[in-house]
Amino acid sequence: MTDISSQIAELGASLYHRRLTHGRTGNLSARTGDAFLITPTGGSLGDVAPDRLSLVSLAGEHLDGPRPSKEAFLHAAFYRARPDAGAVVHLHSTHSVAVSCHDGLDPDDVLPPLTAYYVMRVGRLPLLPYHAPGDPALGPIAERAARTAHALLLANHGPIAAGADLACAADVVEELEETARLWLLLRDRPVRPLTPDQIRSLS
Ligand SMILES: O=C(CO)COP(=O)(O)O
Ligand SMILES: [Zn+2]
Repeated sequence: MTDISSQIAELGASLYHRRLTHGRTGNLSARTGDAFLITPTGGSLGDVAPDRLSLVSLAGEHLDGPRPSKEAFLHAAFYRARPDAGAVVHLHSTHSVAVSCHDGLDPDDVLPPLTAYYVMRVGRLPLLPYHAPGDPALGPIAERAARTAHALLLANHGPIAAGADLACAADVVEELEETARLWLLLRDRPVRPLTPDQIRSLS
């Protein structure tokens, strides 16, 4: 069993090497007591040093370590909105970002319930309006949305999701990425999503 800092570094490398985010995009955090450890700003998730993480309070205040991710305020919003959240993952996964750039999406729930695993892992997916990366104006909007959804899609940007721990939060974003890919593959064909009865039988 590795400590939480090593888990952040290992997950970052795994996501990066599987091309679920690229360059110096994305950020990961895990709750520790009444604060959270988060990847520093401007680094690659492929190269996170476990002893160089930033500590941030649930109010979004930088407590220790290097300058935190510019999205630390969004992670803080998730932890405040969801007491059950132990970790938050934000990525620039290609197919999810592609969907986030589409016009005419339903902002209450972006994707149809195509598969059982999408329903079980992601569920409802609200779309948040575009803000520049790091714009704190998105904080209150994300906090409100995160009270009723553990995954959000940031318009023209990418997904962010919470889970009980790092593996669960990553699972949500990975399932979302694969479903976004399916949805783009199916775009020109008639689609038969799961029925309300089929969805009810999963819960
Ligand atoms: O994905 C990112 C911004 O949205 C990456 O920013 P940071 O390097 O500050 O974490
Ligand atoms: Zn981002």
